[in-house]
Amino acid sequence: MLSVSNLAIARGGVPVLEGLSFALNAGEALVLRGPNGIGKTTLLRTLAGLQPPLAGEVHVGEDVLAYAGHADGVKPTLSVTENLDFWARIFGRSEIAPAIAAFDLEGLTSRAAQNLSAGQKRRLGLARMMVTGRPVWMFDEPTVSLDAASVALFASAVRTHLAGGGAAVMATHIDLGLTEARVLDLGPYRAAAGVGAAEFDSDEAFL
Ligand SMILES: Nc1ncnc2c1ncn2[C@@H]1O[C@H](COP(=O)(O)OP(=O)(O)OP(=O)(O)O)[C@@H](O)[C@H]1O
Repeated sequence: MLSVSNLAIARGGVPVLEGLSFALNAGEALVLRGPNGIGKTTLLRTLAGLQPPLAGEVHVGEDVLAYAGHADGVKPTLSVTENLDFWARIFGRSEIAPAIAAFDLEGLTSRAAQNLSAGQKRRLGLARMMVTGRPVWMFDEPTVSLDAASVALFASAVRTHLAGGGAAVMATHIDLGLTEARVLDLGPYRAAAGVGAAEFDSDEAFL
């Protein structure tokens, strides 16, 4: 579903990771690990096509990925239902009920996103992935603001997605309880300092 070969990536013109190769098949989850600043977000942005690699290749089909970055990507004045409707329609779909149920949003459907708590808003942001219909979900620190019960909801949604033939890539510092996930420690791929490429700083707030 997704593979990278001998990938090198830079942020702000500075190489951060190099020599990365991995493949992700249907039903698999990959957890990206590494200390702050090592390049997890940069790797996800590169996989999502928001910035080009310095070297190497990303192989992924069209309309395969859905990316949830640091921002929740919700429209503050729209309700929970309206936000999910909006995202479903962006991806040419209409079904939102399973996402509402999976992220325990039933009691909040008519509330404006701006009036949700931080954790509720994060649950809505994560629920967006379910309405995309895309097979590969990518998350950057998905559990920020989530309590233990909500982390479990998230892990369960990912597990169901994997069981249905989907795949997931996640940058996270916490243990999600997804024992089936492979862990990719980015430490050994830290780039030697060098002359980098130009900066491509796309706006990731949208996703
Ligand atoms: N816009 C930018 N311009 C220059 N350098 C940047 C920019 N954004 C990030 N960096 C640097 O690129 C490196 C990789 O950052 P990145 O956000 O990918 O790391 P990360 O592993 O996701 O970190 P964290 O765990 O803190 O989220 C860091 O050293 C960071 O300071």
